[in-house]
Amino acid sequence: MNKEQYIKAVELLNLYSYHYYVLDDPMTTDEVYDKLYHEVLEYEERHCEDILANSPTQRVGDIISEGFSKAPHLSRMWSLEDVFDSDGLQKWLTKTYKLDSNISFYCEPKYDGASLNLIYEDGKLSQGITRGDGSVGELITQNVKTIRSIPLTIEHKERIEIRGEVVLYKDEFERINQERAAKGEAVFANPRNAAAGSLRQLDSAITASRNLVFLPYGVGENTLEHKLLSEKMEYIYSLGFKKPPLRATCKDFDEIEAVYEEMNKNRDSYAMMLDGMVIKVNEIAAQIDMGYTVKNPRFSVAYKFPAVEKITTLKEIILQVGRTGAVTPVAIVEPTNIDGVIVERATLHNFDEIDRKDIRINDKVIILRSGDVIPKIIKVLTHERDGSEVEVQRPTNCPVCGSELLDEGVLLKCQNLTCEARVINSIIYFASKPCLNIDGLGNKIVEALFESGLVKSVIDLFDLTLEKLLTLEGFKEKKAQNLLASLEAAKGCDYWRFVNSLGIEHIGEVASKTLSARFGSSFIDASKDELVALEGFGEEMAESVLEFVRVNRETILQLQEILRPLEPKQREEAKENPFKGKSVVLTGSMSESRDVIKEMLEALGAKVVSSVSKKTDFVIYGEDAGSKYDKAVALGVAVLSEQEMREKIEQA
Ligand SMILES: NC(=O)c1ccc[n+]([C@@H]2O[C@H](COP(=O)([O-])OP(=O)(O)OC[C@H]3O[C@@H](n4cnc5c(N)ncnc54)[C@H](O)[C@@H]3O)[C@@H](O)[C@H]2O)c1
Ligand SMILES: [Zn+2]
Repeated sequence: MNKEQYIKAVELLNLYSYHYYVLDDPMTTDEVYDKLYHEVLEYEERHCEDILANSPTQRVGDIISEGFSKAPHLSRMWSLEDVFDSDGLQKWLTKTYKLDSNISFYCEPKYDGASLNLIYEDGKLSQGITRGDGSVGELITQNVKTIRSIPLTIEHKERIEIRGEVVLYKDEFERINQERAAKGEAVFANPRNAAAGSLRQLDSAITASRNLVFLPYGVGENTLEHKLLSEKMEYIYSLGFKKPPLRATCKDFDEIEAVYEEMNKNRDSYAMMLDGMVIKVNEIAAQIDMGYTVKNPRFSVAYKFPAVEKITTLKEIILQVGRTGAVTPVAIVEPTNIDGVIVERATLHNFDEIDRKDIRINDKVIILRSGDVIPKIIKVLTHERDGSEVEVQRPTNCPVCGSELLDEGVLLKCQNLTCEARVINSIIYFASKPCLNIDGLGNKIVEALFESGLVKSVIDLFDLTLEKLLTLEGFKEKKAQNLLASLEAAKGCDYWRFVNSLGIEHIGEVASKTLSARFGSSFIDASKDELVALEGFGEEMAESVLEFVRVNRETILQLQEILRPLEPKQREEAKENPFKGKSVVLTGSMSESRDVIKEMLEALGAKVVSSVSKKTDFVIYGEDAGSKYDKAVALGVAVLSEQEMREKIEQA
């Protein structure tokens, strides 16, 4: 890098920062930003005399936006130096040991969100301030008060600044984006931008609706006398703040590496996004001696995880037709390695989203893949266009059967009930786990059965014979016999499975259970009033059942004749126990699969539902419980750990 390139790079970094911090709409990935930042840093180390005052290395990165009044922090807020591999960590340790060799380390997650400073005076939350430029930030106390994991009062009476990160849990991020996509609104790029944007709303009601979570990571001004940071943090957690999903004190490189490995390995299972691990010198006296550079504390470092966002090229958009006929666009991208997984396709939500973002074939895009979340295109780099990009045409006809699509804006739908894609996908659904759970009917086999003409509807499945199956390529006697046995085993299933397998729109597993428990096979004669009266049912669901029965009555009866699902005996009165007749929500990971625990509770007469409301009796939580737990606490719903649940059952 020469001087001219250096000046350009500083300018570009500042432009990136403006989009990142002020607009909450990044122009590039952190990886690209960090790489350029480190090139700038290197240049500056060789040419101290050229360092520009506005270089991002000379100041804490946030830029304060207009709109909020400003407020000073009592003591400065800092940024963090970062390292990307064990080499970098080793170098940082060597440098730090030179300042003081008699130290240990406190390790905790680096949360990917927005930093926040809370000032408590006389035990009351008096101000919430964003980091801003480190000295002065935006005063957002009203918004901060809507965050339920921030106590409004604490036991500690002396003035204290508590610092932490405001994040959006991943499930909440998905929920908000799905809601926004369904309403035809722009979706957020990633949980970090969503959290930062939600925090800085001029209307607190919007902030309140986003279920933000605050995770403390340190203190500013304080009168605490703990000798170790780890003790200080335990004290902070004890005031009513959330603990990190993993924290550890380490004495050396090897121990730090081990915690890093563990945190990185488990990162997908945590409710919040992490972008690394922060390592801090644990001895407060040593921290004070080491002090700060212009930008960072010398006693801590961020050890980054591999990036989950990458830049790639959009090659093609293909259309998928689901069993309900909904047509969804899927992006095919230049294969890209993201944290060890090659990503080739990504969701695009819907065509409105494509129109809104003006996504074109050949565009450079940012793609996000994090754990079990489906890879998604979160951003089009329109500033990188070179003219070779091609606009995407909104389809008017079904890509599979050719019939005209119903275009409802957000929803594009093939209405042809005999459309091959719809039929194949409904057979796959029929056989899936929460339906009839028929082994050996995966996508490939269903497609082959359909194409051969042997199976054109779910009813045909039960006319299959050994001879017929053996005519199919790839079917040997054993495989054919297994499939026939699985089909046979589906007979006599629980009634709710039968209802669920019909694939009635808006009627999922819980509703199927409610419906069968109340009506059994006479659900096809239920009136609208009776349906609406069911717990958890609304107009739309009732209409959907009625309409489905109207169109498919014959098929339902025919299938019922074949499958002979068990009429739900009025569940034998479960003996008295604390869960009988109660509405229960499960969250977090438990010692057994949640399905097993759900069945156990159902056998006790509990009703296991998926979302928490005031009507919920218990929320039972496992490890890394997410927003459902918070919601329960906020609504005053009783929460039980898995262990406590088991104890209650045993005592009953
Ligand atoms: N994509 C872009 O265009 C773009 C632009 C600007 C900045 N960035 C990203 O932002 C980063 C720099 O920004 P930064 O100054 O906010 O620094 P940073 O995010 O690298 O680290 C400092 C911040 O980390 C947060 N943090 C989370 N957990 C923490 C913990 N346990 N202890 C202490 N702090 C914790 C705090 O909010 C703190 O202010 C860059 O690394 C870059 O990746 C990206
Ligand atoms: Zn079609």
